Amino acid sequence: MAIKFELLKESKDSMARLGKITTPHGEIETPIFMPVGTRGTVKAMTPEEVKILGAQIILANTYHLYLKPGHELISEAGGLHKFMNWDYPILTDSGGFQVFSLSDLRKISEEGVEFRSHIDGSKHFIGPEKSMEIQNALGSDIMMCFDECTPYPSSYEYSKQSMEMTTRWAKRCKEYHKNTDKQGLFGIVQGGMFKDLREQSARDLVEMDFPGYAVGGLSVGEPKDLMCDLLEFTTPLLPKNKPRYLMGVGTPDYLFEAVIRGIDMADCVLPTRLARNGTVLTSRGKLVIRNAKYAKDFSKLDPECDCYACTNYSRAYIRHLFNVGEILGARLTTIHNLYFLIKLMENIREAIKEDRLLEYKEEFYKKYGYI
Ligand SMILES: CNc1nc2c(CC[C@H]3O[C@@H](OC)[C@H](O)[C@@H]3OC)c3nc(N)[nH]c(=O)c3cc2[nH]1
Ligand SMILES: [Zn+2]
Repeated sequence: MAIKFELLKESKDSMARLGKITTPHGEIETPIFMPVGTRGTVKAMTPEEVKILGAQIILANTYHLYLKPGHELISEAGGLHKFMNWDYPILTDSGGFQVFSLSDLRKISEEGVEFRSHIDGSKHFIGPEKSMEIQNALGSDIMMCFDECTPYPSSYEYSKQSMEMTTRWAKRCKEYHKNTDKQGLFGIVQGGMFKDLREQSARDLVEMDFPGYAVGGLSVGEPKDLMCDLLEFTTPLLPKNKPRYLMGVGTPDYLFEAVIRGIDMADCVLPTRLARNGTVLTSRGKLVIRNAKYAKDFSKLDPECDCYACTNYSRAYIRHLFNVGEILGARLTTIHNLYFLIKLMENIREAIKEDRLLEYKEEFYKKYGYI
């Protein structure tokens, strides 16, 4: 069964839209924030907790799962859904980004990338076909084409040849996928920070007719206004009736800016990574729970939140847990941070429905301290 996208509403005062994605493991309302479960787990959470928090789809990572425990083992276990006991949609990245950001001694060629594992230094190769083989073995509902996330900054020449190789790799991924019953392969637009290259990449990928498209090569350290400008230029080049996924974006302000520019899906390790370090996202900005000022603060993490952590525990208690290194501390801040972003996207969907997204953004920014 293929990936289907229904465009339910388009905003009048921005490119924001409401949609619904149908996958073999269920439906996803967009715009959506997708929690990251890189190694087959959303860190510190059980799948039941992730579901109760309102997550509709989670991400996993081809590079990590290929290295450990190996995609063949997961395939023998019945696929990733079964292995990790998550019976809802899963999206897997293609491994390209992690090869470049995690491993060293990489050699890139037309065939693919040779690299050494960041775990034990063993030599490996992943190319378009290998990435498809791994993702098929994992059985994810949405798979990403094998691409090169062009580093930032890169010259025009490097960005051009990198984008053109990503396009050739996309063709090979599409080719490989043809012989499988899976239909959830998304193309990834590259082109660095250059509009003409972004346009070329988008046109070539749309020509290949994917069920969805990601905007890659962003959230790689470029200035926010540059990302917004490139996004504003790129999303209109993508088909209206297909989902658009901005990779690696997840702080509240970026989520608003992405949705307003026509993005339907976003992912980020930030909320869970920040949570484990004791940084809490609240309606009034970030809060570092270890701070001494919370020692006797018996109020909840976020006055406006009704999550399990905010309902049952105080800042003082959670600070105590972090101070003595108790695991429950990271679990409670993770529950809260995930709920905060999932709830934010729910509120954004409501605001689009009621044609008041820009007002909601202003209101949120003022309280959060962005303005
Ligand atoms: C953080 N900024 C950022 N992340 C990015 C990722 C990883 C997301 C993936 O990596 C993990 O999070 C780091 C998540 O697991 C996610 O999985 C889909 C990208 N992946 C690919 N294939 N191509 C890109 O151009 C790309 C750009 C990114 N920019
Ligand atoms: Zn909360």
